[in-house]
Amino acid sequence: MIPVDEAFARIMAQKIELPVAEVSLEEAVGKILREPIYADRDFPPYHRVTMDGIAIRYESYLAGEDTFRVEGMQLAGAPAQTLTHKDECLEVMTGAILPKNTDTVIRYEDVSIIERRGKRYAHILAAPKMRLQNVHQQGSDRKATDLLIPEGTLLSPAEIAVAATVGKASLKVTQAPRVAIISTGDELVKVTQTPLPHQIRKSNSYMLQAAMREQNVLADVFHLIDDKSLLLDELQQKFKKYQVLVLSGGVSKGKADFIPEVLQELGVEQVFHEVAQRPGKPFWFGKQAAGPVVFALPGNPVSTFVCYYKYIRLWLRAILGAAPAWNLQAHLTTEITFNPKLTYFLPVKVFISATGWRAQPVPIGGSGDFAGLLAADGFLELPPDQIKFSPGDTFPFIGFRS
Ligand SMILES: Nc1nc2c(c(=O)[nH]1)N[C@H]1C(S)=C(S)[C@@H](COP(=O)(O)OP(=O)(O)OC[C@H]3O[C@@H](n4cnc5c(N)ncnc54)[C@H](O)[C@@H]3O)O[C@H]1N2
Ligand code: MOO
Ligand SMILES: [Mg+2]
Repeated sequence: MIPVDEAFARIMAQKIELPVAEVSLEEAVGKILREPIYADRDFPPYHRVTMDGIAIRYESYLAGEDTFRVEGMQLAGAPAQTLTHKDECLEVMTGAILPKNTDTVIRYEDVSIIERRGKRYAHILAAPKMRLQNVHQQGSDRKATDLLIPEGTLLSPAEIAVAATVGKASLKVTQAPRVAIISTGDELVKVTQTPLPHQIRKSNSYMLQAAMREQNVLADVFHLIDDKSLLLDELQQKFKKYQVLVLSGGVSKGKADFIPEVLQELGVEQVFHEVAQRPGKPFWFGKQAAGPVVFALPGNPVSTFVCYYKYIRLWLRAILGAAPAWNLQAHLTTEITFNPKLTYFLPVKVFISATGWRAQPVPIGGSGDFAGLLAADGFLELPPDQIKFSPGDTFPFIGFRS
């Protein structure tokens, strides 16, 4: 049995190379960028009018002019017009390029438009405060050729918008690994079946698939019964096609718990078996020399859950090339006593308060009570070298709600 930190380090040390794929901008959110994105033009690319109103020369106003004849109108999307007389103005709309020979925009609310003998005049009601008022100046946000998004960024809608504006219709991203989720167990039936009294419906594979989908990893799902020779055959087949196997069940001490021996017989080298944690102690992890990385998770649903969020999620993030996830900490709200010398993943609900995140323990009936997780947001990781955990103490929080 090894400590949690050691298990984590051994998992993170397993590297697999993932190729780069080109995907359309529409498909890129949630993926990891594998090319730097530069500004193709200044941001904004022209002096952009930010208020609907009139554009004047500030100097004319300073020279005492307060009523400007309207020469014409500059709409957004039209090439820049030129103000021909310095004491006149052009009407301008938000998003338009600032007309030539003008440098200041006054909002419609701050002028009164007067019609006189077929001509329009703008009389200033509120003095412009400065030159370039209501103008988003060319290059004030970013300059052409500036690095906008570094390689390795996890693409959020903010990055998608910036990629669109620089004309990237497709992006280079990390190609997700080929992952198989394999549940095992004779007691498990399909979600569409009515279980007999001694059976239950499969849920771990759905949970794992859903969790991976949130990371943009689309896994294939299989189920195998507890038959050793069948497990040997079927798993060997999977080794050819998949880079990562995530198994659930069959890793403890039961007479039908064949997974560790089957994997070893198939040449998967055991990196560890059993981690000093609850839940999830029987966790088995290994790697086949030229084959897949294998996570064999304990079958109890809450154990499967904890092992995914504590280890697999972060490992997938790392191999995909993303920056490490934020390390969230939360204050325990009530006293907890836990005697075994194991890291305890305590289900909690979290709240934000003036002093930071607070974690309220959620009562749960052991590692089989996955309905108990419906009231939780994640787990507080309580270290193994302590028995009493006091209110206000801070511990790492591992969340499963995005
Ligand atoms: N003598 C001992 N027995 C057990 C120990 C131990 O140390 N000594 N450890 C216990 C712990 S802790 C856990 S966790 C479980 C792990 O069991 P396995 O990985 O062998 O898993 P199974 O026996 O196949 O199943 C356990 C439990 O989980 C349910 N299960 C399994 N797969 C699914 C699924 N896909 N969807 C929903 N539920 C699933 C299964 O029906 C069992 O109830 O071992 C303890 N025993
Ligand atoms: O460690 Mo087991 O994961 O309690 O159910
Ligand atoms: Mg078992």
